[in-house]
Amino acid sequence: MDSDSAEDVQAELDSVEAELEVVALQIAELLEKQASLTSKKKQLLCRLEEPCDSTQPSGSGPAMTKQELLRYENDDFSWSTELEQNLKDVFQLSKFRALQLKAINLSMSGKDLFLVMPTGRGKSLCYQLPAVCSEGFTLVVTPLVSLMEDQLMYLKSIDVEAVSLNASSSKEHAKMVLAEMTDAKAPFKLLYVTPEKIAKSKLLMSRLEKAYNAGRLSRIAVDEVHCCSQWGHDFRPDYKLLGILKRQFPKVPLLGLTATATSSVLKDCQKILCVPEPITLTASFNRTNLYYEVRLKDSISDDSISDISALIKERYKDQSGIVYVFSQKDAETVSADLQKKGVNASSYHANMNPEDKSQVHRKWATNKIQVVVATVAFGMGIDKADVRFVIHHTISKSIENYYQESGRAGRDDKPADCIVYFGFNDIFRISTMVVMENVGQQKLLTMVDYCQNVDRCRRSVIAVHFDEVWDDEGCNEMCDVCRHGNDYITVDITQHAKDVVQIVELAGTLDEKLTPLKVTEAWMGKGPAKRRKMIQTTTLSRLEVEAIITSLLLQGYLSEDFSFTPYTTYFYLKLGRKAPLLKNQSHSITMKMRRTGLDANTVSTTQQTVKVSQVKTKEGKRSGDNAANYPVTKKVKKDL
Ligand SMILES: Nc1ncnc2c1ncn2[C@H]1C[C@H](O)[C@@H](COP(=O)(O)OP(=O)(O)OP(=O)(O)O)O1
Ligand SMILES: [Mg+2]
Ligand SMILES: [Zn+2]
Repeated sequence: MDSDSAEDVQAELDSVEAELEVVALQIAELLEKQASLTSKKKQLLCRLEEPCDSTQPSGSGPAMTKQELLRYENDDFSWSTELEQNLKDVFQLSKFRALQLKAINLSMSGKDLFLVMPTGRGKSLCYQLPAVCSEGFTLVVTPLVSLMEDQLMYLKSIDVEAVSLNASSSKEHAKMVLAEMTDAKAPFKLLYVTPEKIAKSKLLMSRLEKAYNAGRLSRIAVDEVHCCSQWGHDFRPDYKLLGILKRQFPKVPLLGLTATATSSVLKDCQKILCVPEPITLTASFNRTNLYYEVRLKDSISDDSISDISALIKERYKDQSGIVYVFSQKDAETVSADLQKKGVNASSYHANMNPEDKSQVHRKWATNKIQVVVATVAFGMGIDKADVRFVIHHTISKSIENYYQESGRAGRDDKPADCIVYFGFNDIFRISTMVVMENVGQQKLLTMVDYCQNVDRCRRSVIAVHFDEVWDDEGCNEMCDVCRHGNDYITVDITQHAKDVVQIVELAGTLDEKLTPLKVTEAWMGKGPAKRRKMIQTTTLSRLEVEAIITSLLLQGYLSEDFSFTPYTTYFYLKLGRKAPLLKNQSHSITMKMRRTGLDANTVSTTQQTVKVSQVKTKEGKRSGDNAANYPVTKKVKKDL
């Protein structure tokens, strides 16, 4: 073989190898798709078998047929009259909400139960009412002392005796509680403890043992049960040790409660808590009274504060709400900025002293402050019924978090709004924060996907995370996509993707790392002249550029590349696992964008595929407001 032909063969070999690599990626992509379709098929089959009453139990319960479970919705149990009476007389409620009666009957029948119910729907009643109607007392494990205090205050106001044991209990108080646990005449019906107490106090465990033997431990409730699992979003190491309860007191029914657990998190909780065969009741996640909306935050001239203050002063005049922010510093600055614009706001974050925190909480609860500008520290246990808006100044770190935080709106079942401001730079601010968390990046991208999305009902994006099959008609135009957004086009961004990937690739060969901001600027032609000559720059607007880069990150053509120093974490972009697919001539990438504002001649159907560059040419140069062709509307009707 002469040297020329050896070179040819080598070149052909390289090309075949490159092609093989592409094929391998395509196979991986198809397998991924197959897995997702199989899972969807399974869900749909389940739905056919059990006509989708979303209040049907799901998960790994003992074999109990639908018929058997229906029985627990009845009111002909030996305790039914007493339940009904106490619901009205003690709790002053006229009727049960969905799933409450079923959960209570199951628990009263001695069944172990996981109850997944959206935040604010009334999970507490499902152990408080049985506690009042049972002999002895119910042990309630709660993650936060503040939650405990709120419940004790509430129970006191309705004359239900309850006590607590936590790190700040006095010695005398603890002694009294421990003594009363085995006293048949003891008045209390509920004993609240922190998981730390169960894990660390031998004395408490031995008193519980005595109470159990005396038949006084009637029920165990583990509130916020998802804290058991490190796959959940609020993992607490001490929850891992709660398996001791079911091992020591196997005959006592356990009730685990949570607003946000996926089925895999629940399986994990079941193992950790040593509950052999719990029944899982899942209420629909769908809060029909909440309107979901995403607004864009401009990364150059962020006017979200003006937008938020206008909303609060006009649409939400005299109404109560929360503005969630990213950091303690943001809580203070955003709160000060809103105050300057005449909004009655106060900040709230973990670093404030306890008196200040409870003062802000109290003033807000009594409507002396209209808005709390808070970090996620303003969280569990916030139970104000008439919150009319929850605005996120920065995206949450996951859909679960967003669902829980926004879910503090509209607990009185009246309409309320959940608005999130989505900014390109915020993605990376949060990314560097969650980098050390288990699947932190993956979860963040689910939130980004929620915001970037323009073609699916926002509820359907949330539904995926709660393993629900979603029918868009269930939204009733209570999200911005369903209300304004079905006028979208599918845009071919293949060439753009190639250009961006080339920029990142070039940086790699020059041993240079580019932040998302640098990639954006380079593509827009703002980098050094030398680089400009080597790459294809774009005339797209900044918002379009950011949307495309975000989409490439979500789709796996780009990925994150972290760099750690002792002081900070940097986020750079590198090529994603799908980048090699772009070498394949026939490979194309699309994304959905709004059609609003586009030249009507450019596209004739909502599903038609159009090249962004074509759209751009037709439209000519656009000025400041580019929202028209951007995936998320900023100019939303103010008349909601
Ligand atoms: N049947 C009912 N009818 C009317 N209001 C009810 C009923 N049951 C509960 N509530 C009210 C009482 C509370 O103010 C509110 C929220 O209840 P709560 O038990 O704190 O919610 P939760 O525990 O499900 O939410 P979270 O997940 O935030 O802890 O609902
Ligand atoms: Mg609760
Ligand atoms: Zn919708």
